[in-house]
Amino acid sequence: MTTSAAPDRASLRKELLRQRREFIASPAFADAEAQLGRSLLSLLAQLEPQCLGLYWPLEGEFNAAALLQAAEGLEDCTLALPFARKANRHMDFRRWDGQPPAVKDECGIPSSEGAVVLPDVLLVPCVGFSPAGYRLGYGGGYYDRWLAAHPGVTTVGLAWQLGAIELDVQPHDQALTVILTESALLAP
Ligand SMILES: Nc1nc2c(c(=O)[nH]1)N(C=O)[C@@H](CNc1ccc(C(=O)N[C@@H](CCC(=O)O)C(=O)O)cc1)CN2
Ligand SMILES: Nc1ncnc2c1ncn2[C@@H]1O[C@H](COP(=O)(O)OP(=O)(O)OP(=O)(O)O)[C@@H](O)[C@H]1O
Repeated sequence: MTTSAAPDRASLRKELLRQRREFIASPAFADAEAQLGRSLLSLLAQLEPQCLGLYWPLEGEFNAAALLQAAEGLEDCTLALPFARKANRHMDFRRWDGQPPAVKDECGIPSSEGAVVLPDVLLVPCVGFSPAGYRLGYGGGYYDRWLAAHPGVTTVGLAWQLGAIELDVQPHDQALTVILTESALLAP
């Protein structure tokens, strides 16, 4: 038998999504959610974003939208949601007024009808992450493309600790500035 190579990204993603579904149904989840929420608010108080890009959560992702709709101290901060287009896997960010989204993007994810804006801080949902600050997402490459086109934006990966993995870095992968989980702050 040959020594096993690192599992490919599709298998890793599938396994981590399975573990995430289990985790969100477990008794430990409510505490993890509250803990990650506190850490995120405290980090944002330091970063003082002018325009914060977030995301409408898919199953098992941290619900930053609910947290930030209700947060104090962000009155002067513009919020923005991604709008993804399948052609060229293009994504931009649209100003969001915090109201329930009335539109969906081409991936079927709730978004906003607001004007396109450029976030200075971006919350990035992670299926997995590596200690070096690299991310495994849903596999569309949307965030990698956006980050390659917008260097200099501060990126905060949001993940559950179960997503900690080793990742073989690929040329298109963009390292995140910080990764937050329910029990760790990673700033590689
Ligand atoms: N909440 C949230 N919004 C986000 C992302 C995310 O990870 N989380 N994205 C992060 O990139 C972008 C959307 N990325 C996506 C990437 C792949 C699929 C996907 O594979 N969907 C179907 C297959 C569809 C197809 O192949 O045409 C699937 O899940 O089976 C969906 C969204 C932008 N918005
Ligand atoms: N800057 C880029 N330009 C062109 N193609 C890219 C770029 N970044 C990523 N890709 C391509 O997108 C595909 C998906 O990449 P990857 O598996 O890293 O996605 P992901 O980060 O998990 O996805 P997502 O950001 O949508 O959650 C790969 O085939 C990759 O080659």
